[in-house]
Amino acid sequence: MTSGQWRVVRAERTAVLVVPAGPSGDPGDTAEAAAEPVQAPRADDGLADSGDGRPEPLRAGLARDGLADSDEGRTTVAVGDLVALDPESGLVATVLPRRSALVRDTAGRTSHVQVLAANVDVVLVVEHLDPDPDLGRVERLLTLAWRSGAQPVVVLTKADLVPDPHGMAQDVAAAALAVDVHVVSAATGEGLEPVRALLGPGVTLVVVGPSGAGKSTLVNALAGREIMATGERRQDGRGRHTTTHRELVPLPGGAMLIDTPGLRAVGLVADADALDHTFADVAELAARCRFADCSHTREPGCAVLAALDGGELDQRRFASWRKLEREAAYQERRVDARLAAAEKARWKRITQAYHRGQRGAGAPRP
Ligand SMILES: Nc1nc2c(ncn2[C@@H]2O[C@H](COP(=O)(O)OP(=O)(O)OP(=O)(O)O)[C@@H](O)[C@H]2O)c(=O)[nH]1
Ligand SMILES: [Zn+2]
Repeated sequence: MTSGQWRVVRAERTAVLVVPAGPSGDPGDTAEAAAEPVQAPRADDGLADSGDGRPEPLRAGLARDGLADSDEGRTTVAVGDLVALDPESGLVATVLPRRSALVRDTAGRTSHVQVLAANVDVVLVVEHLDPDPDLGRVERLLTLAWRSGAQPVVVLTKADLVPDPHGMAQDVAAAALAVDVHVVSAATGEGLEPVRALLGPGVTLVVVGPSGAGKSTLVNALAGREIMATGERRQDGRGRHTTTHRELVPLPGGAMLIDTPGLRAVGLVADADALDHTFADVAELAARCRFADCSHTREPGCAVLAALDGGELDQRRFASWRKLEREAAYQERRVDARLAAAEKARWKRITQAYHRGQRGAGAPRP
């Protein structure tokens, strides 16, 4: 460690502690704590070399509370973060502002978001063509991606297993507005080039999608080597549940992949702004309803109902939007409740401090 000089490096890996699944049984509920050490690449530009000429990672400790300073107060270091190391202690001192962040709303009464991956450019939403793609799931994952601030791209896998992959892709594209949809087969190599073209130098991507969609197979095909264990190899059947860390993996060409077990089983809670992105068509219709607070159930002058009647908006898409919208509203109320509780606690502390001061001084303060 060169002393006396601040260095900015990228958090390449944060050790996480995995505990047994929560009451819901969802492995995404596992409590994960960023524990020492955080590893970061040694390069001063904060970027890891691609390929095998990788520099030895630099290990940097965290402060006792496991957090670092940021614009938004003390925060957990996430994979992909740019962090400044304190020249004196060598500890991670500051997390630089994130240009994007993939977040998950953690379960439980304390409704906090957890950053799964920071400074991501591209979110590859991977869905299989066989069995049939689940459009609702694609919409959900696109919402997660839009919320992060990164660009989503849909990749439909297993094209070799269906007779008309491109016809199916059209249906998916109708549910993925303003998003490129690629059709690939890892088995034949079909369609991989346009996906590979996304992986420019310095581009950070994450891959999301259901188990068995072919995420690992796709990434390995892109990388030209095995960097993610695929379903076939994971004989113990425990796979992602036993992954104990998140990693930034260099790909050929200088792109980086963030692989996190949390992303594979992500419990996304929708977010209102991101929903307007995913469902721009529905949002546009809703803006034309006669009443600003239209519930699109029976109001006169409802543009959404009219579009459903006229067949311009399909029932499936409307139902999918409705479901995610309810989730977003519920989540918003939880966040509000948490903020209200925090505010109440703050005032309680202030009042208590005031009373203590009064007892001490014997007279009220101004
Ligand atoms: N025929 C065919 N099979 C594929 C293709 N892509 C993946 N598979 C197979 O699908 C299975 C699941 O692939 P994985 O890459 O492990 O899926 P995954 O999305 O990483 O799954 P998790 O790690 O559980 O999240 C494996 O048996 C792959 O060989 C493809 O393009 N064509
Ligand atoms: Zn309406």
